[in-house]
Amino acid sequence: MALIYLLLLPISITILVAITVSRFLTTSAASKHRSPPLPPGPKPWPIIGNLPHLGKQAHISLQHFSQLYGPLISLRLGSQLLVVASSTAAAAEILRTHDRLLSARYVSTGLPYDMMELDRKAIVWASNCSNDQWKAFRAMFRNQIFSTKAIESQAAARERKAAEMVRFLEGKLGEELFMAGTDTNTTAIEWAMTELIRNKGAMNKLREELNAELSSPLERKLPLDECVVSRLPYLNAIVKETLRLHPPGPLMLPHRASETCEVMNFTVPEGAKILVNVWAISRDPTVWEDDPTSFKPERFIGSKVDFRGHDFEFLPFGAGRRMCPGVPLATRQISLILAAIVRNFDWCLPDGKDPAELDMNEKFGFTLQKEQPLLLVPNRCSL
Ligand code: HEM
Repeated sequence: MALIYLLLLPISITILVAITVSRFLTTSAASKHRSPPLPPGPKPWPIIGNLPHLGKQAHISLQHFSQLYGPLISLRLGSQLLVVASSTAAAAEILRTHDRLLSARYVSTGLPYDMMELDRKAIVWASNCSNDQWKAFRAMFRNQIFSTKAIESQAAARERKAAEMVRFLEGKLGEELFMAGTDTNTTAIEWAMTELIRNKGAMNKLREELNAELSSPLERKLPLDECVVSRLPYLNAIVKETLRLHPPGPLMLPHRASETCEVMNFTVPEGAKILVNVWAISRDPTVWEDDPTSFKPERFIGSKVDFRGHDFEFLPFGAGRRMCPGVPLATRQISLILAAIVRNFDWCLPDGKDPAELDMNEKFGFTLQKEQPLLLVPNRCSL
């Protein structure tokens, strides 16, 4: 009997050791392959998910949730998973580090278009950005439509249009005019004028700059020179500050994860819809330390921060491969129109209304418009 024990003991010890080692190997392999959790976020309701949490001002609700749960959060919109980045670091992870996997476009199935057609014909909604069609579109924008040469060759046409607008406004002196629009450029101009009316100091400084550079008696008779306008430092700072406080696309356009990937130690699963809360990032007090919610164009004077997609604290046009290709056109148009309307007219609110009482509420939609459209009266310029 004792002999049998002696014989079996080493065998049972070997089996025990083998079981322990194999368990250890299995658990460590499992923990190695266990994916990190989804980003945190508010608890979803059954079926509808977090839809009721978003409210009418989704950019503000999402900012609020990022303050509670962190810079990368996730929510459920019905069955769709939504991941939102709300800090400079989270935006850089999405738009730079994981740009290749997170730059497909999320296209809502509710759009009243044939998806296949949309994919082939509209670059904005091209669901995939690794195919030749999308690359060809981008190359056409870069090398032809928005190349420096093309943009400069169309300058005269834009200058003529700006001069036509000034003549039109001269016929409307003293009348109340709506300064509203729904596209990205007009939205930016409406917010810039709103801020300039409220900030007399900035308006005067801009007028001084325009007078110094462009208002000799001869120049006043000529259309504005777009090239000169696009180099005016204070005007440039005003355009940047407007796009910082009032980015026309507050959540950019929705991206989609074409593959599962790990971002900031969280899993972003394939198919997730991804937003970057540009609005929240450009008001983040840890980045914009000097009174982030106030209109202060001076913060951009002497600063290298730009909207070309390298500074992740300031992303009105996005960054990475899906970044807006229209930047050169948009910035020239906005600067030219602002320069034309400020150089040629004194603007005031109707009925002697106090600019401090201007309604600054936003209306969240495809672009972030003023809830109450801006009403202004053009007067003959006193300078
Ligand atoms: C103030 C004016 C504008 C702003 C703030 C703006 C902003 C943006 C933003 C945030 C995106 C999405 C980027 C992304 O998905 O990562 C975008 C995409 C785009 N923008 Fe703009 N944009 C402006 C003007 C323009 C203009 C004037 C044009 C052309 C005439 C234009 C053409 C496009 C196109 C084609 C895309 C889609 C690019 C793609 O999906 O590959 N944008 N824009």
